[in-house]
Amino acid sequence: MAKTIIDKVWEKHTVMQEDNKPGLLYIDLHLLHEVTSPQAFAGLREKNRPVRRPDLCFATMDHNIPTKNRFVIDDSIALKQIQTLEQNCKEYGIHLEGLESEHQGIVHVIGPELGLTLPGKTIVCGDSHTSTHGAFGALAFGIGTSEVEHVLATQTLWQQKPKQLKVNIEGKRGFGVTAKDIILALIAQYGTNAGAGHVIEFTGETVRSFTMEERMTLCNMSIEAGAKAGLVAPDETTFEYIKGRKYAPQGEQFEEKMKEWSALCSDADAKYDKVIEINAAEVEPMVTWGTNPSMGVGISGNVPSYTNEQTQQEKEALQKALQYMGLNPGQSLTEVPVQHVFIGSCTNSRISDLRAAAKVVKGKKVHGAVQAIVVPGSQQVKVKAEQEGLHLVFQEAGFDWRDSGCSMCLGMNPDIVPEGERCASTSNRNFEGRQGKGARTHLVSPEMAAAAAIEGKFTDVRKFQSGSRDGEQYARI
Ligand SMILES: CC(C)[C@H](C(=O)O)[C@@H](O)C(=O)O
Ligand code: SF4
Repeated sequence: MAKTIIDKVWEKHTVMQEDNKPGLLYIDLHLLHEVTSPQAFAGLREKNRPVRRPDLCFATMDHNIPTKNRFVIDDSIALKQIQTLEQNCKEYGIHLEGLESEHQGIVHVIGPELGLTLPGKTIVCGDSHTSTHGAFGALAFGIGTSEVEHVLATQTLWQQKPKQLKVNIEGKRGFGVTAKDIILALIAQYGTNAGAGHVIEFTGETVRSFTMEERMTLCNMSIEAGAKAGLVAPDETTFEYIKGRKYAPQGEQFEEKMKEWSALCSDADAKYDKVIEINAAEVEPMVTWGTNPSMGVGISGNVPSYTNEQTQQEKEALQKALQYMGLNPGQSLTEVPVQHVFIGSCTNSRISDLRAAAKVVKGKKVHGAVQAIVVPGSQQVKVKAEQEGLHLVFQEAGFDWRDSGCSMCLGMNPDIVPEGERCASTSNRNFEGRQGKGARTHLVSPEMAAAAAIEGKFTDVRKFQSGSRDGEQYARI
C-alpha cells in the first residue's frame, strides 16, 4: 500500500501495536526545557527510576530567562525552575545548554541549529511548538509533563496514530510575502481547528522553494492550525542545511544517511484523510486583529464588521475579541498605532528573519512612541548577526538588542507588554494575556514588525522597498 512520510516514520518507530489501541513509539530525541520538566524529574525520583537514555535527551533554558542581564533572575519561580533544571541534568547525566553556553537558545531554534534535528527522527519535547522540527521531515510533537516522565523513563511513548492532512501550497508568492504570512493566511481561512487530530504534511512547489528557516516557520505554526505536528519531506535544501552541523552525522556517515533520508517522502498515490490547497500568489502580508491566530487579515484589509450572516455566537465572539483588542469593527489596520515591537520567538528569530527585518530598518529610525526589541533565537544567531553588523542596524534605528530566549512571546520573563498596550509581534500566539495581562498582540512577519516599528503603526511593508524592489524575495537574502 502507498505510504505517506508520516506512515513511514511511524512504522519505523513502532515498538508495539495492538489493533485499535495506541501504539508504543520509540523516541529518538527528547528535548527539555525548564518549565515542563521539573515535575517529570520529580516523578522519576519518587519512583526511584533512572533516565533510560540520557544520551538521547538534550536540555536548554529559554522560557523564563531574562534577555537583558541574563544572570540576574529576580523572579523566584523562574530562578527555581532554572536551578532545578541544572540539578536534574547534572544528576541524570543530561546535556544542558545553560545560560553561560554559547549554544543556549530557544529549544526549537537550537535543535536544528546544532544538527540534532534530523529527517525521519521522532522528536518530542514538553512544548507545543516542537512541531517546528517537522521542517526536516521529522515527526516532532509536543507532549505533556506526565509524558515527559514516561519518555525519560522508557524512551518510548504511547500514541494513537493521528490522521493525516496534506496542505499543498502552490503558486509564486508575492513580493514581501513570507512563510509567516502564508501560514497565517491558512489559519485565517481554515481556522484554528483545521488540523485537529491530524499531522500536516506541507507539500507543493512553494514549500519546496522555501529555505529551511521558512519551513521551520511554517511547521512551527501548524500547531496554531490545531494540528498535532507539521512536516515537510526532506530534500536537497534539507541536506544542505544539516551538513556539517555539530551533532549531525559527518563524512561518510552523512552520505549514508542522506541516501536513507532521500527515501523519506510520500508515495505518489498515498492517501490523506484531508487535503487543503493554498495558492501562495493570493496571500499578502498579514496582521492579526483578534485574540487567536485565525483572527487575521491581509494588510490592505480591515478589521471585520458585524454581518447578517453571523450567528449570535459569532457576533459575541467578535465583540469580545474587539473589545479586548481595543479595535472597532471595519477599522483599517493601517490606522492602528503600536507601542511595542517584538522581533523574536521560535517562529521568527533565526538569522534570515533578522536579516529581513534589518533590511527594512536600515537607515531609518524607530518611531518615537514605540519601544522595539530584537531577541535572537539563540546565542549563535546573535553572534552571527553581530558578525554581519545587523545589531548595529537595529541599534542605530533605536531597537534594543538582546540575548536569546522566549522573551516577549509569553509573559513568563521580564519582557512584558503593559496592560492595554499594543505589540506588533513576530511570535505565534495572540491569546488574551499572552504577552502580559491586558496586552494586545498582533502577529506579523519580521518585515512587517520592522515596518510597524518605523511608522509607529501597521503598514504595508511592500511600500518600504519600492525603490529597490526587483521582483526577488528581498526578505530572504
Ligand atoms: C511553556 C510551554 C509549555 C508552552 C508550550 O507548550 O507551547 C510555551 O512554549 C508556549 O509557547 O505557550
Ligand atoms: S518562543 Fe514562544 S512559542 Fe516558542 S517555545 Fe518559547 S514561549 Fe513557546
